[in-house]
Amino acid sequence: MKKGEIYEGIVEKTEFPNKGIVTVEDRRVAVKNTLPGQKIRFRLKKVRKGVGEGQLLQILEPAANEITPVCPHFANCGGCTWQNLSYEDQRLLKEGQLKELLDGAITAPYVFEGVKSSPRQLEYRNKMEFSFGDEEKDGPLALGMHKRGSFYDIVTADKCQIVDADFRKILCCVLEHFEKKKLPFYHRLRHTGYLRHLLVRKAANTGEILVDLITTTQHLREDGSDYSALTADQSWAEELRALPLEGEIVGILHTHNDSLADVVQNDRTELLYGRDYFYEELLGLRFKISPFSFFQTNSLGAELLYETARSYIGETDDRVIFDLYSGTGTIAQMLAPVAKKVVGVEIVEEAVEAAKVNARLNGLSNCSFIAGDVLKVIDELTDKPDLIVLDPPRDGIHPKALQKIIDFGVNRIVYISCKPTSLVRDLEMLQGRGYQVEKCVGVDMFPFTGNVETVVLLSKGEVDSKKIRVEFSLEDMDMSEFQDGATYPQIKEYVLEHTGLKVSNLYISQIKRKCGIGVGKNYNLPKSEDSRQPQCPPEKEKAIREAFKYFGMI
Ligand SMILES: C[S@@+](CC[C@H](N)C(=O)[O-])C[C@H]1O[C@@H](n2cnc3c(N)ncnc32)[C@H](O)[C@@H]1O
Repeated sequence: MKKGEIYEGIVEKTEFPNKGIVTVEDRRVAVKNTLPGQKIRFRLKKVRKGVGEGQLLQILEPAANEITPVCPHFANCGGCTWQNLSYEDQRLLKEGQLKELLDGAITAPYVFEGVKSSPRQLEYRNKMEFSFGDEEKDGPLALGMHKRGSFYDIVTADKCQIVDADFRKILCCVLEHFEKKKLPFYHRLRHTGYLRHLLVRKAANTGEILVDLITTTQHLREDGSDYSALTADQSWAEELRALPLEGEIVGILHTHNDSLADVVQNDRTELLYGRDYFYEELLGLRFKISPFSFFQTNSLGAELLYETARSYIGETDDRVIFDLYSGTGTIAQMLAPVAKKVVGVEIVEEAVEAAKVNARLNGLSNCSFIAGDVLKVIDELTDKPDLIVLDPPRDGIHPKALQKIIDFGVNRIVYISCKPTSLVRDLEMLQGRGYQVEKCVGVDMFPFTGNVETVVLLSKGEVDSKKIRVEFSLEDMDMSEFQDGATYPQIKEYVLEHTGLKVSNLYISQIKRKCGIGVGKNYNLPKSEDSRQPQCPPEKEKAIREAFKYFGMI
């Protein structure tokens, strides 16, 4: 096989995340956005020893079980991956992928309980971050999701099926308003323009809605004309309030964000109407949620997830439980009524404050929340846990933090994960240190996408963990995902995704040195004093620094 050449083949199976596997000339190639059974044409992008990488050019023949997509945007929109499969077929596909991955990582017999269906399969999302842009170069203003495979083009998601009618009405109202005003959208490469995102959050159980418009603070067009008079007019908020909705708008916000990264983040937020938080109710508890706090995006799915985790934890009476990576304290509060004490640890201070308020609201006096990085806070905890619940972010748990968690020596750990590949990496370490996987189950929180939540029950096996600790040392482990906060590929991916710029290892190492972040002594330094190396241009330096910030490296 040759890089750049075009090949044809039939997709045999899919693997996380969203990779179809094709065998051509005895070589396995992963091609994104394909389904088992499809005959495809692809270009070979990367030749690798194990699995190469191909870029889909055309679907020549559909899979036998393909259906007409439920959503009219599917052909163009990058939001969903599997609109062309029935829900049951999506669930089965996830189940197969998850089982294969777990079977490959779990070393002793365990029970795999399949993947539970999302209680709601359409209109399930309680949060959307719509982006402003245009559908094609110099086209009319668009508001919605990134076009499939495109960093710049946006598809107006006015008929999106994974959110409910209120989201669609809000989107159309805001788009219409700004189309009339002719305000420029923020251009991700040039870093000019005004309109960036529209964040909509709606609680499934209370119907409360929070809307946040995210813009830059720029007021000049590229031709030099001033549009500050237009941005001063906030009548879009009035128009939103007049909309006939099923739910109720309880807060309208305007966030100013001049950062290079293409993410919804908070530099300064103005409250234009109501309050800057909303309430959701899950399993009979009430939660106050602020615009930037983590909250599961599928409320009814979250109830199923937490009930599942609760059943995995088993007996909790008189036990002290640690809820690590606790967000707004949902799991801690679910467990508090049936435990002696629950301690939550969460890095986002705003979420910890909300968790404390939530615990008071729910009349719970036996849970406490601590703000900080689990890796550090864990050393300061005075309680000794009997049980631990782990619900880390997508990249999983820092090995050094996991080591400290294991050192507590509790009999049962429940690990909730939203990324199976980082889960299996952490399971390897847990098993190596004497834990045994008892059972696992998937919970589908994200219909129409390839993602799935997994709940795992681990118990302390017979192995003497002290002995094993001598044989495994952190130095022997693959720490690359965590060294200096992020790997080079992660930084590159982040920069590309958020700015459209491609950066080299050389540039990253140059900026690392500038920021005083450890780089191998001679890594990427010129071979001799007079050899000339290209220097990272300012625009790329800015983008790399944004990535360092995002990964907590500076
Ligand atoms: C998947 S969420 C789980 C939140 C919560 N359990 C829930 O279900 O709503 C992961 C949480 O971990 C937090 N987090 C990320 N890195 C962390 C760290 N190093 N230490 C503590 N919390 C962290 C995130 O802010 C986020 O709230």
